Amino acid sequence: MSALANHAFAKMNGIGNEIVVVDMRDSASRVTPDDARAVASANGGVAYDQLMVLQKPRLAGTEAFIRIYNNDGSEAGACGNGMRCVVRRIFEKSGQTTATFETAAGLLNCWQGPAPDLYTVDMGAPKFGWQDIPLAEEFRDTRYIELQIGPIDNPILHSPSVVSMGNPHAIFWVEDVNAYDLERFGPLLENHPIFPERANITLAHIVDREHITIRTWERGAGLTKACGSAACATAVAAARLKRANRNVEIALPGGKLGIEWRERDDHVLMTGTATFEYEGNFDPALFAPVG
Ligand SMILES: N[C@@H](CCC[C@H](N)C(=O)O)C(=O)O
Repeated sequence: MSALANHAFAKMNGIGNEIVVVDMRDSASRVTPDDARAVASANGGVAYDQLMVLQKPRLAGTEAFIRIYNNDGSEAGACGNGMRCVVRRIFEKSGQTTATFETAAGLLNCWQGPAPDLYTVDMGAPKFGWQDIPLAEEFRDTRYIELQIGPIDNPILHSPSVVSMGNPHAIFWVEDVNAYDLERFGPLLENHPIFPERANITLAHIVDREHITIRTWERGAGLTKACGSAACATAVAAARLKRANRNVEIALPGGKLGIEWRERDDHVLMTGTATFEYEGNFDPALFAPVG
């Protein structure tokens, strides 16, 4: 039986990004991809984009090691919106206002502020090298790469910027983010052979040097109302192209995020709200073997 059977969870969202938080710091068990898919089951499960599982800290000075699961059971190195939900949950229980967490992508410093309902996550430094993203072949300049879909002489989407924010992102620059069938093109691009670990696919429109609008098809989760790491990746990619400032507001279908690409240490700070919806315990029937 899964370690998640009867376990407590909190259903939250980060500006519409559907998040489930599970605190397993008292257990040595590991959530399997099957467990993660079972939680998302349409039959009595909890619909989510990411499942944030807190495990015992591995490093002194950190609150937890966090495993991040997409609803297809795959694991991700980063989830900005999920981190704000974890931070709110932990801070409300402990009274803390700052904390450091570890994920597969490294250490994340988090704090409450600059207003009481806002949480900021230091998402670390972006990576631009083709092997870091990763891409399947060498591109010396990842501000734009050769990739397109649609007719060769009249592509529908082309020349994305690519960035790793602890997870792979491709950003296609467009005039209207709602003018494309992202549910159709998202899966094709997510699974394109140029991305050996798949990729999160974002459509981005630069409104002015301080405002960008995006929509994202998430690797392993599909169309979401918000993707925090995509907002960070977009802000950084726009600044790299000298088309935006290092401090921008990103509008997503579910709400807004403030993103600052800090000059002094190259780190990306993401600020936004986190919303608690309800809590419960997982129904053990979700994890019962089939047949
Ligand atoms: N929703 C997230 C990103 C989740 C991970 C992503 N689907 C991946 O597999 O890389 C966010 O807010 O950053």
